[in-house]
Amino acid sequence: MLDLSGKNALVTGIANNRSIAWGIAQQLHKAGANIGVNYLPDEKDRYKKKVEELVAPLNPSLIVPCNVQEDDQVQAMFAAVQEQWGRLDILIHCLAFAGKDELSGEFSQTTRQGFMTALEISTFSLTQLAAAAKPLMTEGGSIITLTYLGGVKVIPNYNVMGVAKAGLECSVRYLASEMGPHNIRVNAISAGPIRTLASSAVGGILDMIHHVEETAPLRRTVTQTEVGNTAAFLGSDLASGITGQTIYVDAGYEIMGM
Ligand SMILES: NC(=O)c1ccc[n+]([C@@H]2O[C@H](COP(=O)([O-])OP(=O)(O)OC[C@H]3O[C@@H](n4cnc5c(N)ncnc54)[C@H](O)[C@@H]3O)[C@@H](O)[C@H]2O)c1
Repeated sequence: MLDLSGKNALVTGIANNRSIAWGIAQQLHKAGANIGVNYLPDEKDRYKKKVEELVAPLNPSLIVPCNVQEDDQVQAMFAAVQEQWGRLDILIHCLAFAGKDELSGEFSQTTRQGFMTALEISTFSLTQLAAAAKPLMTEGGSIITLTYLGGVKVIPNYNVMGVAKAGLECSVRYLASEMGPHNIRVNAISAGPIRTLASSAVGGILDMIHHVEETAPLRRTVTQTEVGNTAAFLGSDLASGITGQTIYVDAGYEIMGM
């Protein structure tokens, strides 16, 4: 049986009730995990209140601000984990960013700054968070990130985010190799397209979703809950033999040639 009771899970990347991270947090909670979350701080703290209200039913024992572009905030988040929990079992990396200008038009027009920002937030942050999590995963652990098919195949307008996801999937393999001897597993879930704040920035996202609904073997796209169920499985001992993998949760779309 899938049982996460007694496990401490830090879920990053909840912005609102459409966030994939929200679907994941709910399923981890349902399986019995103790939940902590972050929110992205800004001057007006727009996300703080929204995230606090949203996650309240999960009784989170940790709600911390963390912008991954700020090293001190990352350190403070994991210091809070150490202080309050002593040990971390599951880390969910569910965040990404690229400027809207970079997510439509010609890939060759990607700017240096746009490229660096996308790769810093969407790719490097996994390594950054994994490094901070490693010493806290004293009884082994599971690190899970979110990727998309655009990192493997060309998807219109996904552009620099495709490069970021390719780097992310490769990072999963290197991190899995390094951390395996500590019984820390690192995997990616490649989710089908879902309407969220981040995906709405990708030009033509609705066409992409309709195409998947017409083409995927299951003739639909997936829900945040389905992604959350896979994350709960990967976070559990049922997945104890799986590491370094990219698991597709996409209604089967990835297998189709036409
Ligand atoms: N929605 C999809 O179709 C889809 C498909 C496959 C993979 N994904 C991936 O799922 C993950 C979650 O995205 P989502 O679609 O749920 O959208 P979302 O907008 O709900 O989540 C993105 C999160 O990234 C956070 N974030 C952005 N910049 C940050 C920073 N500097 N520091 C800390 N957090 C930051 C935002 O606050 C937000 O919570 C992303 O990695 C995305 O690429 C999404």
